[in-house]
Amino acid sequence: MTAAAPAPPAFGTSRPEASRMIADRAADALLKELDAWRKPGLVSRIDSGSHNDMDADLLATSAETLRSFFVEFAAAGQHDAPMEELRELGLRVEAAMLAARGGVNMHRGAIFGLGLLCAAAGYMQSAIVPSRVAEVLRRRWGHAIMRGPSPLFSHGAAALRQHGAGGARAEAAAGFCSVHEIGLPALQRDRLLRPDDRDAAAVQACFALIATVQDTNLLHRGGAEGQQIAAAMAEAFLGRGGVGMMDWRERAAAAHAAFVALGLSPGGCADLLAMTLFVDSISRPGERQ
Ligand SMILES: CC(C)(COP(=O)(O)OP(=O)(O)OC[C@H]1O[C@@H](n2cnc3c(N)ncnc32)[C@H](O)[C@@H]1O)[C@@H](O)C(=O)NCCC(=O)NCCS
Ligand SMILES: Nc1ncnc2c1ncn2[C@@H]1O[C@H](COP(=O)(O)OP(=O)(O)OP(=O)(O)O)[C@@H](O)[C@H]1O
Repeated sequence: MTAAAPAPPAFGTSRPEASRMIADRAADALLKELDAWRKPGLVSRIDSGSHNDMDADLLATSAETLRSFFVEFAAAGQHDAPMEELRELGLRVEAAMLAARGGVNMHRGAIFGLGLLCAAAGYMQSAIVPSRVAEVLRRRWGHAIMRGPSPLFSHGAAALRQHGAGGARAEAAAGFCSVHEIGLPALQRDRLLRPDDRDAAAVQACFALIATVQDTNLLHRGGAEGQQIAAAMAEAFLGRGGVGMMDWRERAAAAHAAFVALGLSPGGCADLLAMTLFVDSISRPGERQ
C-alpha cells in the first residue's frame, strides 16, 4: 500500500498569505451576515431590529476592525497555539472591540466563534487528512475550551445557572455541530433552490438555527419563554415552506416585526450564521466570493 500524499495547503501557498485569506473570509462572513435581510430581531442594512445601541454601520466598522485580528487567530492556529494563547488573544480582541465602541458588545460571540474557527483553519493547513474545520477545532481545543476559566457574571453565565444553557462555549467545544448539521445544509440546499436570490439561503439558515439552538442572547432578553416563542416562530416559518414559498419575504418580515415587538434578538444565531457562511466559504477556496 502506498502512503497518501500530503494534501496541498487549502489556502494560498505561504503561511502569511493563507492566514490573510482565512481572515478575509471571516470578516467577509460577518459582512454577509449583516447584509442578509430579513433575519428576525437582528441588525441588518435595513434596520436595527431589536437593538437600540448598535446599527449596520457600527457593526460593519467593527467587522473591518476584526479583519486584522482574525489574521492573528489564523497564524496562532498555524503554529498550533495552546488554548491559553488563544484565550489571551480572544480577551485582547474583545477588550479592543469594547473600547472602540464605548463598551457596547458588538461582536463578542463572533470574536469567540470565528476566532476559534480561524485558528482551526490555520491549523488545518498542515493536516494530511482533510477534515471539516469545526471537527479540527473540537479535537484540538474542545477539551481545553470547556476546562478553561469562564466569566462569572456574564449573560452566558446567568443563562447557564438559570436554564442550564451551555451557550457559546459548549457549542465551540462540541465542534459547532449546529453550523455543520443545521446552518450549512440549509444554506447549501436553499442556494441551489434559489440561486438568484442574494438573501434567501442565508435567511433560511438563520431561521433553521433559531428553531434549534439554545441562544443565550434570547434567554437573557426573554427568558425561557422568549426562547420558546422565538423557536416556535422559526419552526412555523420553516414548516410553511420557508424561503421556498413565493411570499417568504412577507412572512419573514412578519416574524421580524414580532421579534422586535417582544425585544427578542437571536445574537448567538447571528454569530452561528456568520460561522456557517465562513465554513461554506473556506470549503470553496478557489471560488471568488
Ligand atoms: C466564550 C465567552 C466569550 C462566552 O461568554 P459567556 O458564556 O459568558 O456568554 P455571553 O453572554 O457573554 O455570550 C457571548 C456571545 O456568544 C453568542 N452566543 C450565544 N448563544 C450562543 C450559542 N448557542 N452558540 C454560539 N454563540 C452563542 C452571543 O453572541 C453572545 O453575545 C467567554 O467564555 C470568554 O470571554 N472567553 C474568553 C475568550 C476566549 O476564550 N477566547 C478564545 C479564543 S477566541
Ligand atoms: N446582525 C446582528 N444583529 C444583532 N446581533 C448580532 C448580529 N450579528 C452578531 N450579533 C451578536 O449578538 C451579540 C450582541 O447581542 P446583544 O446586544 O443582544 O447582547 P448583549 O450586549 O450581551 O446584551 P443586551 O444588549 O441584551 O444587554 C454580539 O455578541 C454579536 O456577536
